[in-house]
Amino acid sequence: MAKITLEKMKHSYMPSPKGPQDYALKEIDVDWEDGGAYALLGPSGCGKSTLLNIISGLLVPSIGKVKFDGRDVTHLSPDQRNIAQVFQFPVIYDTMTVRQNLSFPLRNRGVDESTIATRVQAIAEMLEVTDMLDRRASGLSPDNKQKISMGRGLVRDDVNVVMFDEPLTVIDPHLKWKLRSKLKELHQRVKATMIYVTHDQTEALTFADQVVVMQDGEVVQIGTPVELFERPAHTFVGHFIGSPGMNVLPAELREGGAFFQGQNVTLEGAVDSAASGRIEIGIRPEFVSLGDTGIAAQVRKVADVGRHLVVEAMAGDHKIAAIMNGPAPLQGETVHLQFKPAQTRVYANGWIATGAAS
Ligand SMILES: Nc1ncnc2c1ncn2[C@@H]1O[C@H](COP(=O)(O)OP(=O)(O)OP(=O)(O)O)[C@@H](O)[C@H]1O
Repeated sequence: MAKITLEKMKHSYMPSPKGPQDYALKEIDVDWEDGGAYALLGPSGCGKSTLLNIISGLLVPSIGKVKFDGRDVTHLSPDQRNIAQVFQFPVIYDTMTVRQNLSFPLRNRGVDESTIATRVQAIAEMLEVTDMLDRRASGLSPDNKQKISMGRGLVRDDVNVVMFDEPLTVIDPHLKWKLRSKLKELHQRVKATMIYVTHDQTEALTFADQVVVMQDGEVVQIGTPVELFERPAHTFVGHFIGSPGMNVLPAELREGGAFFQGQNVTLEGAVDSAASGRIEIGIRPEFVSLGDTGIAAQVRKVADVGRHLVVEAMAGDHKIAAIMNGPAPLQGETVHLQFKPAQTRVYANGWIATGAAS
């Protein structure tokens, strides 16, 4: 396994790119530590596949370097990089048995038969497919075919990285959660460097120790699931992660404080003196509560989602979501919203601009 470094990397699909808008990947600098479980998360078109193809060697970046353990591999082919990939759709040989499919990547590298037998058995046990080993792959369900595809990606222990590209796309919704946690468990057992590409926050947050969030060709934050939830570095991360996402409200900076609709809002800490441009307050619905005083808002919707209520209220033209338990306010009722100060932050042009509470 290896540490993977993307150094000052940019990529454009255009022959002569002019400005940043012509780049599918704007300056990217990321270290993927040896043995880490990473998710690459972002909406469609943000550049995830481009990044993955650059790591795997299918694409050479316009600018910058890819390094495996410090060695420049930017111009090496996928074969020379020694990586494993699991794609959206199963890649297996229908005419072979499951055992032959799982053995294939090892046999191809000239591994001896007794090691093959041991590895295949171990992977089959981890994936709970031992009962299928001697069945022909053509007869398997799509879910099981994808499991075998994952097994083929994980069976070698000498690869630099295993990359998963939206691997649960074909999996039945009720089996998804099972495979998601299976993959996490597999990472803990095989300890390979893994990169899991997805646009689904639940998949990313379940699998990864570190989530790399991308937007519009840029990495906006790298952090643990808790860090991304608790302290989004950018309003995009706040929006994209969470259900519903973070409330982002227009604000004004005055007298060292932040004001929303003329009311002073207590923040987690001091606002950066350099903060300027578009000023917003970010507060997750989990940290908005009802009180006797606070921001007046009219309740528009109350949804009971089982574990809690999601209340949607309008403060003037601005929608504010609150997650709460307890008696539900009535639709149309005027309530007062309170923000938990330690979780209330200011963002300037999208980027966090308050110091963390000490
Ligand atoms: N072969 C290509 N030629 C030209 N432009 C491309 C090519 N592949 C991707 N792009 C563009 O590069 C940008 C990033 O696309 P990319 O496929 O990397 O995003 P993504 O996050 O993987 O999206 P998706 O989840 O939809 O695959 C998009 O604007 C896309 O239109």
